[in-house]
Amino acid sequence: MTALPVLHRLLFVLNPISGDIDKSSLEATVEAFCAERGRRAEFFHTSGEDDLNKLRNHLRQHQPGYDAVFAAGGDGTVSLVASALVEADIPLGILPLGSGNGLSKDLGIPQEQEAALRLVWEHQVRAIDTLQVGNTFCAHLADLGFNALVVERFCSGDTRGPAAYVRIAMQEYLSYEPAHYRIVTDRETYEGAAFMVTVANANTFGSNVVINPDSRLDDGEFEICLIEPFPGTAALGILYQLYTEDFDASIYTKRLRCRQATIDVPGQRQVLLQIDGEPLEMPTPVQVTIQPQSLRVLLPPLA
Ligand SMILES: Nc1ncnc2c1ncn2[C@@H]1O[C@H](COP(=O)(O)OP(=O)(O)OP(=O)(O)O)[C@@H](O)[C@H]1O
Repeated sequence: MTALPVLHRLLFVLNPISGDIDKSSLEATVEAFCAERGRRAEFFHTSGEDDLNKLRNHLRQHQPGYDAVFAAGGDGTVSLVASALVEADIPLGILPLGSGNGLSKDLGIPQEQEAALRLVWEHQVRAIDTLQVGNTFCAHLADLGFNALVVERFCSGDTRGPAAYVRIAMQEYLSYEPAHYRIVTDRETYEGAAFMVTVANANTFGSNVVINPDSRLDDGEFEICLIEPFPGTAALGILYQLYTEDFDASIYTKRLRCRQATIDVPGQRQVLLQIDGEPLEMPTPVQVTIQPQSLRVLLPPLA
């Protein structure tokens, strides 16, 4: 960890819809908070359309640049901002204002707004790994298989929150057929059916479910966590655990630790993934690589 010079000029990237949270007074609150401490706050509002290119252009046009950029939203917003900052080499701050806020929880960032804002002037900086999944940046988690389908259904529906995930998972499970995967890493090969395949740079999944307890965000490695097919009698318990609590004890999980991997789904030219909570289709095989310590993040200071 290294100390950071004072952050004077800050950009806040606001997602107006994340977490179904009313943000009508957020801008004024942040502006006043920063002004009281001699910081200058500027704002960029996401639109849901081509935000990555718009943010990249904004960062290019505002030179000399920002001392830090805060993502004010959920995991999708954090991933968007992180993707732009990796190239610009600017530290990332997070105001967790989404439904899941997985990466901010893994990083120990306060979930309460005022405490998270304190990172503007009291912080330390840690460089964390990021992932490249196919042609897409990933800060936290990606997966193929069952959960990618659930995320896709969740994003196209109009109900949010953990209860909606559990409901969609139960509905989709009844007709779900696990796919066959061939996964070649720099250390081993796995071939077989899997219910889902999670590419994890971190520990938790969704809202607090520890899927990958041994990983660290700066160890230069990632894990592929497989849930192998399980009998119908175990389904209710497994799905409930997966979307609500600690999943690690399951006898149906397997982990491959690696630096790079190729994930193939033989017989399929395209595969559905979710990357940091956003569903998308990608050609197979999918290459996954780690970019060691490629993103600087603002964290609470050491006690
Ligand atoms: N102005 C906007 N109008 C509609 N959609 C938007 C807008 N800005 C961003 N989005 C969409 O918001 C989504 C990202 O939301 P985000 O992940 O930050 O919040 P969340 O889904 O509520 O939380 P979490 O991912 O933590 O569960 C993206 O799909 C993005 O396209």
